[in-house]
Amino acid sequence: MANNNDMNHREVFQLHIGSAGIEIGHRCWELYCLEHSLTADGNIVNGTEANVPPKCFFSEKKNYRPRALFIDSNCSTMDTVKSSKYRNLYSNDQFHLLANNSLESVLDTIRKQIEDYDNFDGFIISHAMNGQCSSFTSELLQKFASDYTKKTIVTNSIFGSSIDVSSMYNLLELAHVVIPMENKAIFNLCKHRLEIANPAYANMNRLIATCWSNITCSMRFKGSLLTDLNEFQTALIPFPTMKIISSFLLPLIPFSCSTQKDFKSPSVYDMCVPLFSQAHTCFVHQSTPYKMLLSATLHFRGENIIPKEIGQKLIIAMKQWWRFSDTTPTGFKCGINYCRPYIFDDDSDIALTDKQVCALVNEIALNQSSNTQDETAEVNEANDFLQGLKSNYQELESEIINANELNLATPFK
Ligand SMILES: Nc1nc2c(ncn2[C@@H]2O[C@H](COP(=O)(O)OP(=O)(O)OP(=O)(O)O)[C@@H](O)[C@H]2O)c(=O)[nH]1
Repeated sequence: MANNNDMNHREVFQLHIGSAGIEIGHRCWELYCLEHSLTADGNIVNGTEANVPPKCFFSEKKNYRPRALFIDSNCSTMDTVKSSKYRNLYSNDQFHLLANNSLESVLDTIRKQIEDYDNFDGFIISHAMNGQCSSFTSELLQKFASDYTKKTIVTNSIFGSSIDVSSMYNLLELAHVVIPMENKAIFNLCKHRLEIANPAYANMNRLIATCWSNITCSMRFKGSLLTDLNEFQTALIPFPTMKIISSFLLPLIPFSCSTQKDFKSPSVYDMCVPLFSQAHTCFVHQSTPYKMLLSATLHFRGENIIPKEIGQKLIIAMKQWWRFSDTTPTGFKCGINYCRPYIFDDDSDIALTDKQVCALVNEIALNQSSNTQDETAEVNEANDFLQGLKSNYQELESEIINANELNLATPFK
């Protein structure tokens, strides 16, 4: 099991682009404030002075400020954030309205924001794949590739109903780790697991933010595994092109259950079982019940997690459902963070439990289908790249099947 006693002091800059990126980003910061005992205007809640918010995500001036920039082509979503309870958490220069020649001015703003960073680690970018800002995001990524060659770029990419081949190509070429979340999958998790009758973006964004709170937990609290952005690559990416990571969050228990008198948080094993037996991914891109994996991390979080609970029984269940390739150098990692889970103060959809697990998984099934009619040279090149990537994943799939002598017609017990 990985172990890292040092807190991460490497600054991460977060970009929230377009309506989806901004809404999700804002929700994430709301949760981070709760977790780090910060008031809505970025001051430390009285009596919690010992909990200094982590340097990697917050800068300290008069108050603590998120290291973040919100970018959009119109002001409506940014105005919602600016008029919310959290309006004083951000300063005006953290909002950027795109206009003509905006790319250079955005790059300038980013440069100014990060110029005094001691140990800049890289970017986390939350954005939708099919919004009006997607071509801007592509151009920005291209600039990052030349201006920030040594920095890690991790994306939280929201997928709608269709995928633009060129943006996908660009994303895969330029980002180091892509964590896609499909709106349809998130909607289904809200509806069927959290029992929300008509999930709205607000519900979906809270779930996405909770997932990101877990993904980044060990960057912000002393913990093991995924303690800085670079570790996402080393723990999860076996080959440079294979960087699409599925995310899972458990337990997904409706909030109403936690108000019942006999409510008890599930054990580590019970919490993990749905990972193997049900569709819990935030990114649905395969129909097979088998998981063929290149790498996986199980990221546990909670004050009372006993390492030996993550023991043999769990590993056996996991091996039964998830197959790993012997020849890929990544495999399976497991880490514990002893920070308890948090839920949103208002309108939580999810029950507060004493532990959570977030799985990040690099799977072999890749289904980048696109319905584009456009046949420009650029799109053809992008299509060729995606086809190449698909066959790389397929080759590894057959390798894993052969290595495990799997018969796909045999159902698991
Ligand atoms: N999960 C989630 N998805 C959203 C949200 N808002 C929009 N989307 C999805 O994001 C995609 C559009 O991206 P946006 O970020 O809204 O696009 P934009 O670049 O701001 O462009 P416009 O909103 O058209 O100005 C669509 O697939 C929407 O379904 C949100 O708050 N949460």
